[in-house]
Amino acid sequence: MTPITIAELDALEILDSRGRPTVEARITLSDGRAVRASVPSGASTGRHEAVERRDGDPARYGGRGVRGAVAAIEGEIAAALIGREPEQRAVDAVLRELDGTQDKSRLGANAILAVSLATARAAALAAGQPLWRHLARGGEVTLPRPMVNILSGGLHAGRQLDFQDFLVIPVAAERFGDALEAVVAVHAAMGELLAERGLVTLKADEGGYGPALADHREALRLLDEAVLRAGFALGEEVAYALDVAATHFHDPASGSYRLASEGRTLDPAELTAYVAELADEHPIVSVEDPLAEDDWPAWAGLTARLGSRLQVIGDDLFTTSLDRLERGIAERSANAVLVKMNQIGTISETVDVVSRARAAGFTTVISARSGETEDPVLADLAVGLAGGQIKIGSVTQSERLAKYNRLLRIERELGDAAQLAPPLALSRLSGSGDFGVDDRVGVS
Ligand SMILES: C=C(OP(=O)(O)O)C(=O)O
Ligand SMILES: [Mg+2]
Repeated sequence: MTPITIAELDALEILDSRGRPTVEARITLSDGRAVRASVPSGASTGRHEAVERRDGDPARYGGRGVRGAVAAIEGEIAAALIGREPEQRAVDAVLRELDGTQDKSRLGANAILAVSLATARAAALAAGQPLWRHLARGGEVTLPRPMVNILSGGLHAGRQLDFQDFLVIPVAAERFGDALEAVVAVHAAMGELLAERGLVTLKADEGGYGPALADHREALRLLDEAVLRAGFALGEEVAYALDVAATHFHDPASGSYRLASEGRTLDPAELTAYVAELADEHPIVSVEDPLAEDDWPAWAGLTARLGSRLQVIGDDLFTTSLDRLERGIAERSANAVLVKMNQIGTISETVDVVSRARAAGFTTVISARSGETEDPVLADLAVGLAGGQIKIGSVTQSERLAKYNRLLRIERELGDAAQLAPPLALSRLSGSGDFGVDDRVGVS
């Protein structure tokens, strides 16, 4: 049988959920069938992320155009890939070598990831499988437990609060659909509460509410009220996660953290103590980026103190980079990793990070970006890699719903075999080496 190969590769400048340009790639296979994939873009980006290629021409989209990335796909990248089979590891290796930089800045991480994702879809299509099944490579699949933004601050909500996300985790739900229903109820209850109090009900970038509140404690008190109003037991049925996104209020010169919304400045130990107090007062089970991206010693201190009771997630800290994750494992800086494909730029490297995290006993949270497209690929990735948790944003915007609704469809497709990943077993966190490596790391 003649192998199915990549016959054409083209790309388009499309818009993301913030109305900013992003990259869509299309692969046409030798049998005439075609697939598309598009890439998201962050706002609270980490310094160590792979670099998006933006045109910098102020006359177009304020310098944010991606025509250069599109041209790279249709030129150099197409020349290197046409005629090849859509084999993930091989294609990703070609992309990395062709780019030749550490941070993928020459061709652009946006160009590279769009092609890497389209390759995964092309391979799944050629194999006659849904993408999630193709990514699983015969391994276990689970529906991810959602971690969903209800209140937003930081760079996603005009810095009304310093902390970026106040999220809920439906811990009692046994089906993905039930988990989502619980989240929708809490989101609606929060909307009612804010309206009753005359607070702004406008939504932030990821669909969480972005009201002006006195401080972080007020946000958590509101969350308690919304959860109770929606009819759930605090902690037993709905627990919380915070994305502190501390890099974005950290002053590298003094090493301190400026909580503008509370009018005070904390050192790393004080910020750690503050997070611990909040977790004593509310059912918080997970905290992301509680410290800044290069504050390594403080991370190790926080994880030693809180890692047995909280999932401590590195987002800006790890930037989905195997090298940074290795350091975090060695120094026990965290016990979980946020996985964002565009922080590293290819599916293969993303899969390697998930695999390494699992082998080290770290949990994983598969995450969208604050600027998203309607591409549901994240849902397939989370199911296919059995990622355990997913963080997409809230439940009222189509770029987020594309993923949630895809997960609902996958749950139905799996029927009785559908399994929602269990809630965090905090006693298993911060252990090491007890999850083993599975063979899905060889995604092809
Ligand atoms: C999703 C996030 O935000 P962004 O995409 O803006 O980096 C995050 O910080 O986890
Ligand atoms: Mg984050």
